[in-house]
Amino acid sequence: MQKLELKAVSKVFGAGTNRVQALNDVNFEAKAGELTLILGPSGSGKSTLLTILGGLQQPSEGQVIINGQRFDNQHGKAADAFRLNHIGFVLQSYSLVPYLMVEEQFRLVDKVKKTGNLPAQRFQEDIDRLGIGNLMKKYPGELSGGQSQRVAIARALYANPDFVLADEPTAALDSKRVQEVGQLFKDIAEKENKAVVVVTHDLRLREKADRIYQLVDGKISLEKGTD
Ligand SMILES: Nc1ncnc2c1ncn2[C@@H]1O[C@H](COP(=O)(O)OP(=O)(O)OP(=O)(O)O)[C@@H](O)[C@H]1O
Repeated sequence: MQKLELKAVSKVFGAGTNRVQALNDVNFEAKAGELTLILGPSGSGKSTLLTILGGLQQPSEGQVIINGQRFDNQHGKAADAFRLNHIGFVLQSYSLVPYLMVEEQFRLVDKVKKTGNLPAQRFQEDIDRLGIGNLMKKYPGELSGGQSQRVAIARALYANPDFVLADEPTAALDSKRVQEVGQLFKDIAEKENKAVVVVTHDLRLREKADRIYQLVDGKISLEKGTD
């Protein structure tokens, strides 16, 4: 079973009077087949948790375990290849390439990750559900925040990752789109047996979640789901 775990993870930035403890002894798990939400106010440590989970930064203490194996102490090509092939990020910055049209953003994925991406017909379903079919010839600078967000989601899903890690993926969306994107994440988790982790302060996603954590001042508690 595909599983992401944090065991006793702490993260400290800075030292002395600049010291910030972003995460404090966090235990967490996200399993295939489930949509997991991490809710919490601004500054509570949500982005820090998500980036540590995906290996984009290291914990100060504790372990990141993916499918039963330590991941936080892996570096270099093996860790990069694992991320590329198994983890899909939707980051707050959207990270779309400014000089590529939307359709070229997906072709770029083909260049970087040559195999295992979604077949065209299956990807078209995501494009339709995200309502971005009419944006293919546009550049990121011509997109609204919500459109950019939906393209970034599509790009992450196109690579067909086992783990989808999304940071505030609905922040720029209206209520109808929030429901649609929430349902898409839920379907991807449940029907395609992926572990989908969404960090958010958008309470509108709650009803879709199988598992909910609350993060407050770097401390986590499980609100819905079982240990
Ligand atoms: N690279 C960094 N250097 C120093 N402090 C940092 C760094 N990254 C995060 N922090 C601090 O850690 C704490 C948690 O930040 P984080 O971005 O994880 O919170 P968040 O819950 O995602 O917030 P938001 O919802 O506003 O994005 C904050 O006090 C933040 O200022």
